[in-house]
Amino acid sequence: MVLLRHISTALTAAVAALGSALFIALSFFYTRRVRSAHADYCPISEEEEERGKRQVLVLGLDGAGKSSLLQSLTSGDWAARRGRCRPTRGGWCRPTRGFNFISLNISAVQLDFLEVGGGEDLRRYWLDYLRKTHVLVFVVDSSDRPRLPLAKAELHRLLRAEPQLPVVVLGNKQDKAHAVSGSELHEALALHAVTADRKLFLLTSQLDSGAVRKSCQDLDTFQNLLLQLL
Ligand SMILES: Nc1nc2c(ncn2[C@@H]2O[C@H](COP(=O)(O)OP(=O)(O)OP(=O)(O)O)[C@@H](O)[C@H]2O)c(=O)[nH]1
Ligand SMILES: [Mg+2]
Repeated sequence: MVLLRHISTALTAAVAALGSALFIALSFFYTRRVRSAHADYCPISEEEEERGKRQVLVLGLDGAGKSSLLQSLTSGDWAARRGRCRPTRGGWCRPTRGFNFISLNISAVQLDFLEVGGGEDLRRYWLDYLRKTHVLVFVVDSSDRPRLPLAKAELHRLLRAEPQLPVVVLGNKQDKAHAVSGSELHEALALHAVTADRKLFLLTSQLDSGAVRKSCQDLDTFQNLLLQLL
């Protein structure tokens, strides 16, 4: 049993490392690194900014609905109305063992959505992705009351790391019994403690794959907000 657990931990770490390595390789391919005398590099190149490329980082605890959000953005009427999209990985409804990436072209802006899995072993890598990001979307399972304190701790860890980064908190699974309301979520996540100079918004949603149509309005609001923040 102990041996099996060790093997499982090693495999999980290997998959996480592989996911990170793949993302770094992908980033290297798509961005031009600008090295300074101190071998530091500019994470978002001016060239990218000018081309209207913006990165939206999607984080949140495992099972919160991050993949469902990406899937909703690339599904059905909403995507058809809003623009061309190209998912690069399958397996939306399984826990994400590395990352998922989609790209939407909307009004001359390329929105690159990157989800990094929310499992405990993957959260330690979250901070590595913040520097390349224009907006952070933090998805919370509003019905997972026992883990709201953990969601709060993880969110505030990210906020401390990037004091200026605009943030959209998405209180998902509003359709579920016992889901907390937007105002309860505001309290539970201590959003009142966030300083006024940060752009921070709280939206609620239900992104269950069976409810894509119902969530169109949520997604419209979400997308319009992102475009304003970028
Ligand atoms: N009832 C309900 N279920 C949802 C909703 N959004 C997502 N789900 C379900 O919640 C489960 C987890 O959703 P995912 O999108 O895979 O969660 P995730 O945040 O990507 O999780 P990780 O990849 O493990 O970090 C799936 O079975 C979804 O169908 C929602 O709004 N309502
Ligand atoms: Mg996922």
